[in-house]
Amino acid sequence: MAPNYSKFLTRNNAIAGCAALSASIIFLAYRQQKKLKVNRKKLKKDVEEELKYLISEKKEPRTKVQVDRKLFIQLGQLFRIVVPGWASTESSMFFLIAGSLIARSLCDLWMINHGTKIESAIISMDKQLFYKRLLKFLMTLPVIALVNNLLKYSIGDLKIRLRTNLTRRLYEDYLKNYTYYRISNLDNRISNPDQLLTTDIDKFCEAVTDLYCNTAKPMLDIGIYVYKLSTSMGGSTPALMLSYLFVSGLVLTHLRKPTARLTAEEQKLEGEFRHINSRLITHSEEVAFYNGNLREKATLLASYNKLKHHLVKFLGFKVIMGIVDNLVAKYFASIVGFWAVSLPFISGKISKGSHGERSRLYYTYGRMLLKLAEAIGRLVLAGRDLTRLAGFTARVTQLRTVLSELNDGKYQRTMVAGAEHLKPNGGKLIFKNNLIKFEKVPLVTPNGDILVPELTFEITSGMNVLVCGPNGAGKSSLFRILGELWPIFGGELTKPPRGKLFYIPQKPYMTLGCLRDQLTYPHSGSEAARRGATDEILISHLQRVQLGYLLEREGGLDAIADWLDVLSGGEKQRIAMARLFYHKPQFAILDECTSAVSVDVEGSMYRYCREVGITLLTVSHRKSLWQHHEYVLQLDGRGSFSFKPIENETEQFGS
Ligand SMILES: Nc1ncnc2c1ncn2[C@@H]1O[C@H](COP(=O)(O)OP(=O)(O)OP(=O)(O)O)[C@@H](O)[C@H]1O
Repeated sequence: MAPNYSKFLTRNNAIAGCAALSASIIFLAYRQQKKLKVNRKKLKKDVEEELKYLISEKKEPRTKVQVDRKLFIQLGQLFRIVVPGWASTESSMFFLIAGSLIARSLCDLWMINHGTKIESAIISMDKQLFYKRLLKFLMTLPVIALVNNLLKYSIGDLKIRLRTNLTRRLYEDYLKNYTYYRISNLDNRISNPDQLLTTDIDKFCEAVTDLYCNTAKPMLDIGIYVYKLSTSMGGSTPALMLSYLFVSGLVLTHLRKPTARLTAEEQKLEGEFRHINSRLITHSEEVAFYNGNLREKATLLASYNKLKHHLVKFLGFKVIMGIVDNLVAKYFASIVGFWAVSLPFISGKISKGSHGERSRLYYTYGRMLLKLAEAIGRLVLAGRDLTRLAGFTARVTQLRTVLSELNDGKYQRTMVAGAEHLKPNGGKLIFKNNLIKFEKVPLVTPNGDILVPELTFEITSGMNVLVCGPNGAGKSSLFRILGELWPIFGGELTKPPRGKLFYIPQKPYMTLGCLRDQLTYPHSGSEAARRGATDEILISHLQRVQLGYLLEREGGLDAIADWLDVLSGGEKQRIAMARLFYHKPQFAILDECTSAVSVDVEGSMYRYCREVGITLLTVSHRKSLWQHHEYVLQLDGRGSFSFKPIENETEQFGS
């Protein structure tokens, strides 16, 4: 007999079953969710680990960035750059803005007054008066629009002028004495000078103009109302308001302290993110050949996440500060305003007169006091702009300091252990034509790593020298010292002035411009013409390096192209040789710069250099080049060196 289940199918049991089923579904869903959460957490942790690996997380000492005496000193220094003097156009623009702000206040007042008059004409049903007032309103509107936009124009123009002055001054320092090289190759205080020179300068100038506009008008209002109120009501009521301004200003400035540091940090992270983006653009070909898309995406996102994390933290801080700002600068200021208005009434100072008279007095003084409270609130809020400005001021000042120290030959860098005693620029530099002489000059990297303790040799014009040695022995470092890019840590170096020594790297630089500019770089086409380089001479140099076909292919010396992309590696090297023929220096350093050029072309280039008297210092692993040199400087990579004439048996050294 079949079991009878119907007795279990009661309503209660059905409910209990459904409940149990739902509970198990919820439990399973919860477990799944938890598992997902754990997985997500693990993934996040893995990504964070990866980020640490991709972007070095050096703990930097926290620099103090806040509104204090130091800020005002720094601002004063920057101000002397952006506003050259009282009689300058920049200071006139400051006055023009002040004038426009006053004019705008008057326009606002007129609009309110006239609007009320139009309304009263409507209420009193006076058609004639209504049309008359409306017409007057219409005719005045263009003036108001003009005033509003004059203010906008003067603010915008001032910002551009400030930025121009600051940019010009910083570029003067940045492009003096190879500072642009040293800032990223010797010093390690600033990692993104590009961000500082573009965005930070712009934001600094914007913060200056914002601060000026947001303080000038409230200060003007405060001056007017304090004067009016103290002449009519006595000094105690405005004094109360001013005390509130002072105390609330102090409290808010203290609470806002982190803003300056957070702003500076934000700019730094923006710079880092931008730098990683431009790295990918610069090396896109190499990355594409490696198919490194995923890896580069991880690096980019890592940098972005770091920035995002900071932005979210900063946003939270801004919101909390916004609440405090609203309370202190808006609402509490109005409460203090009401209290100040009430004082002369409640204390009985104004008890004479009818109710109507007291009402009139209240409206006159009360409104003024509330306006004063509003202006005080706005001034207190402008403190926010000041803390933001503190962040940008700190960044721009740091850039100025680093640039000026680098120009003086000082740099800051983590030195290798035991190198702390080494003094950059401890050696002596002497300029003399047709001679390169190292006398006990140590070969030291910028972080104090000693490659050769003492180098001594002498090269005179006409003595071609081959420089050999294993990888990392210091061949390029020797030229960096010779080219004055790296400091001399000791001894005495005699060399021709910088312009008479030419350096050609393995990947020569191509400038923006036409083909002629490539041949005469860093001279411009017109400068080259002034120096007597006719097109015929330049074309003969091109033909000497067997690049005559470029004239046909690209459309002559005036053809403009992105030469870094258009030319092959060997073509770039040959352009660099033609450039050397144009400049005809006393000495030329060729750092593996003919590696992509065929041996026969290379031979004719060397012969031409000898013909025109260019003495060559060559780094090369090619045996074919030995015949063009008389001496060999051999670095062994373990700190020793030898300098001797090339003889047949010298070949056994190889490189
Ligand atoms: N800017 C720098 N800061 C610190 N150390 C550096 C710097 N540039 C190079 N070095 C180090 O100095 C050493 C010598 O480098 P250098 O470029 O002079 O070698 P090289 O002899 O030209 O080698 P290669 O044949 O590989 O080109 C290397 O160990 C290198 O890591």
